[in-house]
Amino acid sequence: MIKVSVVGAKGRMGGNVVNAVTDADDTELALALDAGDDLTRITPDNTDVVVEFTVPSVSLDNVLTLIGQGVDVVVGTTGWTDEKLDQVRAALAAAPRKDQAVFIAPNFAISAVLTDYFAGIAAKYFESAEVVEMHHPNKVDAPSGTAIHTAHTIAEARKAAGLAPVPDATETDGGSRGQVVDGIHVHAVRLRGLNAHEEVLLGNPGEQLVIRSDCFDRGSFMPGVLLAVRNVGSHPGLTIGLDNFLSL
Ligand SMILES: NC(=O)C1=CN([C@@H]2O[C@H](COP(=O)(O)OP(=O)(O)OC[C@H]3O[C@@H](n4cnc5c(N)ncnc54)[C@H](O)[C@@H]3O)[C@@H](O)[C@H]2O)C=CC1
Ligand SMILES: O=C(O)C1=N[C@H](C(=O)O)C[C@H](O)C1
Repeated sequence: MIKVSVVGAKGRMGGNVVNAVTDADDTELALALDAGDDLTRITPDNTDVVVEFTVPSVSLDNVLTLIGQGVDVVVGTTGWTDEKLDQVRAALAAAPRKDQAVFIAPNFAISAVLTDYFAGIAAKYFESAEVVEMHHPNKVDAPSGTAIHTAHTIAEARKAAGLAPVPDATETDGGSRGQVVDGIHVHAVRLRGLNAHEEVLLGNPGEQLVIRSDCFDRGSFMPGVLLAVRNVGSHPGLTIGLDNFLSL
């Protein structure tokens, strides 16, 4: 059995992870912690893998503490920058165990992972590309971590193919053209009734390709979380993206 502790256990995602870990045949719940709890209660004696779903402002500190505790960590929280990732790599280099692992996924849902993957394949064939993400109004960050990741995926594919910047003759913009991430416009919608959705729009003269993921329920993330829990230990160091554990 894999002993799993959950940090952010009282949250929307953390609560689902507690149930998924309890229900799966090969995992068991160790500790379920949330804001105000002492993370140093988590040790290799009681925990093999920690799943961290909290808020972007605290996630780095939590991950650094957990690395120091000598356990592997699966992270779903958003807000990761290159600078923060470098801090994780440095902490892993000085970790108590040589083969310690941290896995971060912008999105654990297969539909979202494939949307990102297909966007990377399609991007070089299209002159225009934009990303629209749509979420529940309780989400604290915008644009979504997934949309930022997808924008980078598209941008890298365009650069590799030697494409020019996306065409855009906008002269006045009060913010309606979205946030530009790596040259790609990203738009964020917050709407009651939605959960987590992303559309990649790719355009050429006379045609459009739309790639869309709809996660109607947080259960959609749980198979990916469990896949990461099962695989993190065999990938020492920092790994980013569920595609690393899928045969794409
Ligand atoms: N990678 C993925 O597939 C997904 C990622 N997310 C991301 O996961 C994060 C959490 O999302 P939700 O569960 O919807 O948020 P939420 O607000 O429902 O839950 C966050 C939880 O973290 C707790 N928390 C805050 N500070 C803490 C601390 N210092 N230590 C421990 N716990 C602390 C809060 O009390 C709360 O229970 C967000 O960044 C969200 O974007 C959400 C869905 C899927
Ligand atoms: O906050 C959410 O709900 C989600 N957050 C992640 C993100 O920001 O990409 C993943 C998913 O979109 C749900």
